Amino acid sequence: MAVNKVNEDLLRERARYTFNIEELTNFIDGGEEGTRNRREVEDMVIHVKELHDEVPEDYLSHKERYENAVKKGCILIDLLKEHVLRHSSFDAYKPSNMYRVLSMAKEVSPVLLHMGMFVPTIFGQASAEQQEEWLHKALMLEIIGTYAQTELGHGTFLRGLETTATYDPSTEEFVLHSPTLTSYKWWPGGLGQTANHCIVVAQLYSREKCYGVHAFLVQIRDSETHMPLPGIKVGDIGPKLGFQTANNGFLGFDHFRIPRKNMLMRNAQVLKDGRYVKSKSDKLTYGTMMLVRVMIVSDAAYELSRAATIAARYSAVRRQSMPRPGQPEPQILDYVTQQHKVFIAIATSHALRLTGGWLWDAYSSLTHDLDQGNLDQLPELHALACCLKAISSRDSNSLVEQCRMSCGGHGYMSSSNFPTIYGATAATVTYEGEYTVMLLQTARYLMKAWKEALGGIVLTPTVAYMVTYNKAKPAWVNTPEAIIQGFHAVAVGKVKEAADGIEYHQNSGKDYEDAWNAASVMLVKASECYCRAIICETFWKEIQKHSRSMSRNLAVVLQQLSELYLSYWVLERSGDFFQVRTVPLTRTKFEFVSFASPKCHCQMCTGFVAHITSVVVLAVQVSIQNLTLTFCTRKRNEFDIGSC
Ligand SMILES: CCCCC/C=C\C/C=C\C/C=C\CCCCC(=O)SCCNC(=O)CCNC(=O)[C@H](O)C(C)(C)COP(=O)(O)OP(=O)(O)OC[C@H]1O[C@@H](n2cnc3c(N)ncnc32)[C@H](O)[C@@H]1OP(=O)(O)O
Ligand SMILES: Cc1cc2nc3c(=O)[nH]c(=O)nc-3n(C[C@H](O)[C@H](O)[C@H](O)COP(=O)(O)OP(=O)(O)OC[C@H]3O[C@@H](n4cnc5c(N)ncnc54)[C@H](O)[C@@H]3O)c2cc1C
Repeated sequence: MAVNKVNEDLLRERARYTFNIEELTNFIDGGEEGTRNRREVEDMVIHVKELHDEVPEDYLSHKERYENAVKKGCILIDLLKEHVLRHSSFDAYKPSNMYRVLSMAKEVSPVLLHMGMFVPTIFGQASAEQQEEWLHKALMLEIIGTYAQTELGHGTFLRGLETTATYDPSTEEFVLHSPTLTSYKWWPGGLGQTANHCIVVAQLYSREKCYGVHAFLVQIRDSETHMPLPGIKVGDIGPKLGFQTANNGFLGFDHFRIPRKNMLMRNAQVLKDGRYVKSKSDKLTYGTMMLVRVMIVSDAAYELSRAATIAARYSAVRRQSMPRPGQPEPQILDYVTQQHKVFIAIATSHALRLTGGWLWDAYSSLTHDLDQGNLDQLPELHALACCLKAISSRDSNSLVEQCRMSCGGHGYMSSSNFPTIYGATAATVTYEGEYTVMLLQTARYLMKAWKEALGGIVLTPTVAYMVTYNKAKPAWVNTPEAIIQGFHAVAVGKVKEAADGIEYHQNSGKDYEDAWNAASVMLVKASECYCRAIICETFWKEIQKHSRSMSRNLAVVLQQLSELYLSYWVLERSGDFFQVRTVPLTRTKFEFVSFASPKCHCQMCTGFVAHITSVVVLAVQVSIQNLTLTFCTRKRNEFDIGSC
């Protein structure tokens, strides 16, 4: 049988790298132990023949595809359980660990929601006694759960959920009911045929009073027969854009009774006589969503890294066209346009991975604070989790599509794996908080921060520059730090523009809600810019931090990737950079001018495309006096740049 020979072009490209591959691998895995763990699991997986499809899953029926995914899910979960039990350091919920193992089966696992939301909700919202009863069963998959929050009529607006949980003190039970068609739970992964339990988010009623949405652990199928219990209507919601084996389902209750003790009572409680004990914050019910949003940042990076790897390899082996008659067809990797498509995907996968790790650390510190009853960091972390989840999933999904397109027709084949990766990342832009809604949540936080900044109040870390920016005029020199300061200036400008927009509409007679809505496009933009500034700054600082302990050759390459990322986004947002101007005064007042404004004296380099291999450090030089923004470029090596 012909031995698979590695493509010569690929071998030649691999022979050209200037840094230690194992060192980079360890860096990506979070250290040598991370690489060892990953390889151990991958070695286990790669040798399990049941995980390899004889027939492309696209040619299977929906039933066969689902059964195939269940079989693989069981195998992978056993590996995960064994590995978690054997390696305490392999923390299943650290970014990408759990998701990475489950995604080795290519098709989305019907137990993803069990691992991704059902178990974490028990961790985060069940009392100690309840964890005693359910956690081990869930971790060992003796019960299989999902997270049933979204309804046909409401996904974003949680306070509008219609499913009710009414306390009956005479029997010490909650009666779950779906009063309308729109109250049917719709979307929960695994609900179609897989889960026998679920976390149900419902409006809690006790003594005729509604206390808002709370979480309940509900058995919906018989543990022996797996048939729906009486009073339960459940099934599959049908075909989707992707995620075909996630087994998303619907669920309706007809006056279905559960014991009082099945209300998750870590935060709020209902006593036997029906008295309600309030939690420190009713937003703690939303805790699982924050965890998954934090995980999505790293998992979006992971999916993008897969797509970027496929595109980079294909670009090395694909030869096409003949720019010079009689010469061999060049590798498409040599086309600048190809590099412009692929290299930003590589840089972004690193940017999002490092930002995801930074966010995970912030989340871990918050959960420790919450255990101590300290909720101070909750608002900022919610704002961070919202915008980073939105931007990371959107960037990942659009760059996955860009990688697919960079592979021409072969990128359109299922065997390229792009369709599966695209389907998974497209879902993340919507689930766990829809893109726009998440950015508007962050905008709520930014509007408050702006008001405090104007009052000179010291702000939380990620918005502190809004005050310091007003005090110390930045000495902007020709460095990546200057670009990061530029992103801060753009973010402050957009926040101010949105705040002024709300004020303008209020002054013209609108109430706050209508003024907010009228300014909401600017509010979304302000959140995007705030988030971009965080990713740029975190990527750059993480690379600087890690560079000190890595070999120089690797540090140089990672530094170039971070500079590429910064310069790419300055070019993508050059209009915003030109709009920022500062006027010299005791308190620098950011005046955001429109392009049309005669006051703006921009000398703009237009239409210039950076040659991606040569990392162009593009710096913003602002001369405060005459408000001239001059973009100057400094080539890092001999490659030409387009033309200005
Ligand atoms: C690339 C592949 C990766 C895949 C794998 C990734 C991860 C692996 C794991 C598993 C998961 C796998 C698959 C996941 C499947 C998806 C599952 C789901 O989709 S579950 C359902 C998700 N649903 C949502 O996210 C709903 C979104 N809506 C909301 O969160 C809320 O309705 C709201 C938009 C935030 C508005 O809520 P509300 O109306 O109550 O609040 P406001 O009035 O706007 O604000 C009040 C106040 O509360 C603060 N706040 C709101 N939410 C939170 C929170 N979560 N935490 C903390 N604080 C919160 C808000 O800031 C306001 O504060 P203030 O301004 O001070 O008043
Ligand atoms: C693949 C997949 C898996 C899922 N898995 C689960 C699961 O396991 N469990 C679960 O509970 N849910 C799950 N969901 C549901 C998901 O959480 C919701 O789809 C998501 O929260 C969006 O809610 P929605 O569908 O009601 O959209 P809507 O909120 O109706 O959004 C529709 C449009 O309205 C806009 N909009 C809504 N509110 C506002 C506002 N206040 N201001 C401005 N614009 C607004 C949105 O921006 C969007 O453009 C899943 C969804 C998908 C796609």
